Amino acid sequence: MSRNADVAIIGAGTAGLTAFRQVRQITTNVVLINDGPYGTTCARVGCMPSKVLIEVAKKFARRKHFEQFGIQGSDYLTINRQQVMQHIRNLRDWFVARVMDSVDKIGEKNISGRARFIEPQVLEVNGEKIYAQKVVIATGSRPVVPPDWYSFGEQVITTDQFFELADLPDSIAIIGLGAIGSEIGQSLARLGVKVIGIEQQTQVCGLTDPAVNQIAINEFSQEFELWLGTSAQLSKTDSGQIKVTTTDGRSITVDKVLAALGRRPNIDNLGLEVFGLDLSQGLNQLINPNTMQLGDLPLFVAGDVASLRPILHEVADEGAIAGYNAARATVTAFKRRVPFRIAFTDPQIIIVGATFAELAGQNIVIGERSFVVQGRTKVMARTHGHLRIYADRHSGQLLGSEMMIPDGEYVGHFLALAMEKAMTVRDIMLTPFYHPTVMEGLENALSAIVAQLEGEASGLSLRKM
Ligand SMILES: Cc1cc2nc3c(=O)[nH]c(=O)nc-3n(C[C@H](O)[C@H](O)[C@H](O)COP(=O)(O)OP(=O)(O)OC[C@H]3O[C@@H](n4cnc5c(N)ncnc54)[C@H](O)[C@@H]3O)c2cc1C
Ligand SMILES: NC(=O)c1ccc[n+]([C@@H]2O[C@H](COP(=O)([O-])OP(=O)(O)OC[C@H]3O[C@@H](n4cnc5c(N)ncnc54)[C@H](O)[C@@H]3O)[C@@H](O)[C@H]2O)c1
Repeated sequence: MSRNADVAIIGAGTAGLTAFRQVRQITTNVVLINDGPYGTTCARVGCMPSKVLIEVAKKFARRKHFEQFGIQGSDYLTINRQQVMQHIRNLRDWFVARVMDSVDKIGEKNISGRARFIEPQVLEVNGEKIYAQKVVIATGSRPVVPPDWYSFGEQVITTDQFFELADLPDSIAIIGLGAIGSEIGQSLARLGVKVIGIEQQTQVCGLTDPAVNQIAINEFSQEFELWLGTSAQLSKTDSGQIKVTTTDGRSITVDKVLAALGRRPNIDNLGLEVFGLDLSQGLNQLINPNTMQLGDLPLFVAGDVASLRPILHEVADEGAIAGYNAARATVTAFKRRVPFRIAFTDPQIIIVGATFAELAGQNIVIGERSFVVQGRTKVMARTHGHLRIYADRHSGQLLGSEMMIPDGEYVGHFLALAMEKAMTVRDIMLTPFYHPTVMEGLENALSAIVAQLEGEASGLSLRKM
């Protein structure tokens, strides 16, 4: 059995489905091959169920402020953990069903099975050969789990299993405090789980600015125990619990461990060896991030498997670029968006544009603002957080920002657009800043930069007519 295709797409996640939509605009001779459960990582076990957990935990945590608002009786509020997990699954199912609507429309062009190259431009799926002019590899990633941790069975879980839990454990060690560990760790602590967060670095959530990182550590420490700069080993206790021992000599016994150590690309068993590629530096080193082409091969790589920017809007962009190029005779380069990451902790952690670390050695000015004493956060009883913005000292152009602030997602989007438009701090200050808003804190940080660039008597932030 065999068939020919102009384009074969491997993987029906967000990247693969976006690529499919692009290719379909040019040719109907396309196949989409997916192994394993449909519904995308984002909807099934990623962005969406984790955001539901965070939302519930955030709502429950607000009860601690009710008394000061004059809202009484918050001591009587309790959490039904099984119902929380069921609620997450109910919404998860709704998100997955929406994805499945678009998958179902693909019909016979959609093949369920594991794809593998047997020759360049020849894939094998379920014993069938597919001769493809071009191939988009969009096979995603999977959680990193040290091999010896599998022996702990269901006591060591990843986000692939977490949302299936019928109930929450009484105690959990979260190992790795990137976005996954920080978001889930804080949420579980808020739902009454005893959480210990362990991170081998001294930074959390990818923050590189020491001032903002310290704020994040302080915030998390108020809600759960943190062990930073150390990595963990696991062993079983006589009572069947897990003993977590760290390289700096500390130990704790917990019911479960969440491995949140990062994710690795799904490239094994794809048969990439038929191309004779040198993968020793990683597949991502061979991918052009503007065309998503792999070297000069008729192959395009998109999404988490590319390990370039493994977050959803970037994954979708990569799928669109890969699909666009795979369907055409010539390859077009596309400018990527301003880097932008949000961790949905509370307050949210945002990194937008160049990071503090990336700007090391450059001539920058920094504007900053604490949100501990700020009108809007005082009104909201959310007096937490810190914002730092970086601008070029010579041109005044905004270069980047790291922050942990309430409702930071909106500030982050606003700054991303300003950077996309290569705006200076002066340009940005021409926007109205409404009172009283969180955005006024940004205005203060921008003013601090203007004062450094132009002196304290820097005039009005209005254009002369
Ligand atoms: C817990 C968690 C929370 C997250 N939260 C956010 C968030 O809030 N915001 C955000 O922007 N990002 C978030 N992300 C990241 C985001 O979910 C991913 O970047 C995105 O879903 C990756 O999409 P993808 O298409 O690359 O991969 P996937 O959706 O994983 O799709 C890959 C598909 O390829 C299939 N496949 C693999 N190998 C083969 C093969 N050989 N043959 C055929 N098919 C194959 C897989 O089974 C899968 O169906 C989160 C991720 C996780 C895990
Ligand atoms: N809000 C969001 O956008 C969001 C939310 C969740 C996940 N994601 C994406 O999902 C992917 C995976 O997230 P993640 O948080 O697992 O990955 P990550 O790579 O961001 O973080 C993993 C962390 O684990 C630490 N670590 C690794 N090995 C360790 C060890 N042995 N002991 C202690 N610490 C160890 C690393 O230092 C790192 O800080 C990322 O690409 C992330 O962007 C995004």
